[in-house]
Amino acid sequence: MAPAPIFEQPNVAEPFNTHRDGLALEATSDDIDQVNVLKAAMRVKQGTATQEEKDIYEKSQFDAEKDKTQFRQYEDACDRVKNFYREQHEKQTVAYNLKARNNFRFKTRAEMTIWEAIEKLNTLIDESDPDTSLSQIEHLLQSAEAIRRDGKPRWMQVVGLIHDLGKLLFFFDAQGQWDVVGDTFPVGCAFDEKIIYPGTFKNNPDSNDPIYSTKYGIYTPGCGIDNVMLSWGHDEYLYHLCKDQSNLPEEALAMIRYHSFYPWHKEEAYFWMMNEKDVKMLAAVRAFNPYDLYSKSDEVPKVEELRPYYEELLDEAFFDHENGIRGRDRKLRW
Ligand SMILES: O[C@H]1[C@H](O)[C@@H](O)[C@H](O)[C@@H](O)[C@H]1O
Ligand SMILES: [Fe+2]
Ligand SMILES: [Fe+2]
Repeated sequence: MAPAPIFEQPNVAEPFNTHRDGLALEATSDDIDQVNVLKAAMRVKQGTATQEEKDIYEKSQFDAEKDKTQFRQYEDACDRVKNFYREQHEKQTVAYNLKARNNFRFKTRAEMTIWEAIEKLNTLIDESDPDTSLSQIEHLLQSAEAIRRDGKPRWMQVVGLIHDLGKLLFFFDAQGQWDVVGDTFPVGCAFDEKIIYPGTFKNNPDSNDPIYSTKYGIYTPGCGIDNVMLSWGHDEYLYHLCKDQSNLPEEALAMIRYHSFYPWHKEEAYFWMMNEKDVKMLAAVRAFNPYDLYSKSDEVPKVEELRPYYEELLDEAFFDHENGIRGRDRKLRW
């Protein structure tokens, strides 16, 4: 029997490809290997691994491809980046996060289509990013184009196109860039040494809190990353918007929500939080990451030439079933 479609197919010429690559509905053997490695890593770090899982994990460490070192060189980064993280690491507290989430829920800041959002975002220069000299629109299109070039599914191309649109927060009610951009990390438990510039957390009031400063803090091991409060910013904001207003599948939502959570998806910190679902979501987030990072050096995309292609993808991803409005025309609530 054919697998069920990921989401209802809107009435457009070519439906979204339901094959999820690396995350297949009908998983390939590579997908299964990848998930097994991540599952083994989780169990090793949680101290519950069998001997077989320990062996799988060790082998994977040995096989791991060398990092592409020209990106994310924070030690050599300019003062702009260092100052950004010092401020962010001092100000992202549990109290602030509760307030930001509350504020988000009860407000619509603007009504805009995706393309209007892309154009509006373009004036932002991201203070946390040591790598890109491109504008935001160019970065979004570059990521999407790299995903498309590799023949990945249409919904993943959409993720490439929109994944940083949450940075629009900066133009609404952000307090600066520190609550919009940069890598994310959990609040409510101890800050891990694997976060970049870990020394800068010492002036965060939560570092002296008797509960928040403990390893597990307000969480329990295996609670699942969906139940953890990550520092507030563009990932979390856009995730909620897409969860409520798009037809994107679960893996797409995870890519959006966790793409900046490098301490987890790259450094393998906080594995104690993971549950079974997170193993699959981690595979998805890792499948997306190279397109976010390593496409930053590709050639500059021609925006107006590419627009018609992506508008068709948006028609599906944001098709408004209730009112029969094409995704490209839909005024989303931001
Ligand atoms: O500086 C970058 C940038 O802000 C990205 O949009 C974010 O996803 C990364 O995690 C961060 O390191
Ligand atoms: Fe981002
Ligand atoms: Fe990005």
